[in-house]
Amino acid sequence: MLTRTVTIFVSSVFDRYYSLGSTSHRGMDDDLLSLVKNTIPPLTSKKHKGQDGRIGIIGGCQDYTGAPYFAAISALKGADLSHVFCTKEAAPVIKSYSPELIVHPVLDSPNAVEEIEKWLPRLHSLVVGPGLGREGLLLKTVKVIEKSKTRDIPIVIDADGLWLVTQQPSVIQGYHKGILTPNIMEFTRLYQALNREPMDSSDHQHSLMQLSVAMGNLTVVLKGEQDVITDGSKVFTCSLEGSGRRCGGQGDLLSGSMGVFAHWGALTLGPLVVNPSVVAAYGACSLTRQCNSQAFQRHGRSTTTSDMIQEIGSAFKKLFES
Ligand SMILES: NC(=O)C1=CN([C@@H]2O[C@H](COP(=O)(O)OP(=O)(O)OC[C@H]3O[C@@H](n4cnc5c(N)ncnc54)[C@H](O)[C@@H]3O)[C@@H](O)[C@H]2O)[C@@H](O)CC1
Ligand SMILES: Nc1ncnc2c1ncn2[C@@H]1O[C@H](COP(=O)(O)OP(=O)(O)OP(=O)(O)O)[C@@H](O)[C@H]1O
Ligand SMILES: [Mg+2]
Repeated sequence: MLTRTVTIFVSSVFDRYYSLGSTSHRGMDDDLLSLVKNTIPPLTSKKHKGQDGRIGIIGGCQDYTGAPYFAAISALKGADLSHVFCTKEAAPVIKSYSPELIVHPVLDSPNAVEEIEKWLPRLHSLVVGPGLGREGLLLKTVKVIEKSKTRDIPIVIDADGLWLVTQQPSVIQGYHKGILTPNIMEFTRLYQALNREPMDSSDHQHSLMQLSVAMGNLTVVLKGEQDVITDGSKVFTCSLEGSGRRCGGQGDLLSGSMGVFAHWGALTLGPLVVNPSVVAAYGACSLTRQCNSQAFQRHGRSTTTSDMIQEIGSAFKKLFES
């Protein structure tokens, strides 16, 4: 019943948007926020652990242990379980950050793909790339992504996962539940890998549409002063007030929370009416920017991603539960 209600609601929202060409930004923001709200599963005593989401993060190496932690704990603040698949060296470090995370030290083991594949039936979505690093593990990650696509689960690819996509676009090209979340550097590298002519840096929206279409209408989020979101058919922007603070790790909070919204959206939104990945992207961008704004009000220039993660609860409440 819920799916049917949401579908009717969604089609009316998007009919209005598409019929008007591009409604006012404010109107579209409100509509998209309403769509996000409609994907959030109610908390009831009738559910069991895991039912509201089991998210897998692929990443974590000697150099980077913070990024997978930021992504995994951000996911856990919405879902029920958060798994990190990282290298043996990174595992004790990430485990030491939080007992809430389930950390698998398998990424650099000889049978890494089989080790991760065992868990795929129990995961609702994947976030590939935070702290993955750019050596050695990438080939295994390709195989994990291939196996995950056969399970038809949402796959968010960020950070060094995007480095992998730049090398081998076919790994995710055309996968309708794939979402790429590049910053401007990663976007420029991706664009150049997919397009022969140089990117027109004066028109990012057009270049973003081109990239999405070249990637088989994948949902792509170009993070920046405004987050620009497209699946190649329409462009949406999230310009919720953040702050001028650009500490490292904010993109990891975004990708982790996106893994949860992508699972929730895939459950409730029919693909024919609106792309659940676009709605999920809008939800995660809004949440990240709201966390940044709230943390900056408290901590100013000293704001860190850890401060932002502490704001997830109240930011979520303000955006989606009020
Ligand atoms: N604490 C941690 O463990 C963190 C690890 N991280 C990981 O570090 C790895 C590399 O990520 P990076 O974002 O550094 O790599 P990128 O290749 O995206 O960026 C390289 C450098 O480009 C510069 N840059 C970024 N955005 C820019 C912009 N808009 N304009 C101009 N220059 C810009 C920054 O100095 C950045 O270090 C990833 O695996 C990522 O997940 C980062 O997420 C940050 C936090
Ligand atoms: N100039 C800006 N003004 C406001 N918000 C911004 C700006 N640039 C990025 N953001 C926001 O910061 C968040 C992270 O974007 P960023 O470009 O830092 O990602 P990233 O480089 O992948 O981060 P990470 O350090 O985790 O890798 C996004 O929510 C984005 O909306
Ligand atoms: Mg990043």
